[in-house]
Amino acid sequence: MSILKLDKVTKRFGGLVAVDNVSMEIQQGEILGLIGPNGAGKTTLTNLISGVHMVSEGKIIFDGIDITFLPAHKRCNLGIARTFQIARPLKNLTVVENIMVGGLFGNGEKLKESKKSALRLCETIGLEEPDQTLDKITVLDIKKIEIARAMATKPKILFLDEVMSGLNMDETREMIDTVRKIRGTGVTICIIEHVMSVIREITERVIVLDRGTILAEGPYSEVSQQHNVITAYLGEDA
Ligand SMILES: Nc1ncnc2c1ncn2[C@@H]1O[C@H](COP(=O)(O)OP(=O)(O)OP(=O)(O)O)[C@@H](O)[C@H]1O
Repeated sequence: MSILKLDKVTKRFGGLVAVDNVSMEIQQGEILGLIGPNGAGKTTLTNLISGVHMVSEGKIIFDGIDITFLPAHKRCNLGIARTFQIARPLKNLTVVENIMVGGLFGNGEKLKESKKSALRLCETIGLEEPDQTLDKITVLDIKKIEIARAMATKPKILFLDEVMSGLNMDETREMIDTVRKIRGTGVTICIIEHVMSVIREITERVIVLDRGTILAEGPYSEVSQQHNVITAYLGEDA
């Protein structure tokens, strides 16, 4: 069953077509990889789905509801959450307070309730010092906070935009486990990632974007062998 459906979605920025007539579906409960070379339109697509940008053309259906013209906060209320490529944690707040922001503003929770669920998320996501301030925090923990804040809005679908970048091998392993744990709670996941070993390991299916259009779709093991995909990544001489 599909939880999200894009029907002929196009986004233009002036003369530039960042997303060009894209139709795709995300299935309930899957981990989908959204991959493609720099500038392919992956983040723009996420922005269109989460309501950061409005489509120029086309339709977006989430959980049976037409969300094409809904503002971002309403999409969040319906169960769409995302992380941002550049995490911007609130430096003056503690770990748990940063996460509470998601519950308070994204899910309409009261203070006590939001603290309780934020602490629970710290446990699930592996943030061991919830009362820590952010001055000595690691890159991994900043990324985990970003994910936990998105999770605090109680999403049905979570978009992860390059959460593995800047992590070493051990941290990447830990992050893969975290993503699996989140999926284990019933959340559908769409992961944008340049680290192909992660995509190979974690996804059931990938969609390859190139210059705003879908180039290929299927299991990573198959798609990564396709000539047009290799060419898109490596150029005509590949
Ligand atoms: N707000 C904007 N205004 C104008 N052009 C934009 C805007 N956002 C994205 N673009 C352009 O749209 C195209 C797609 O960009 P996008 O960031 O979606 O690609 P991407 O696949 O996420 O790339 P990367 O992997 O480098 O993050 C690029 O040419 C980019 O310059």
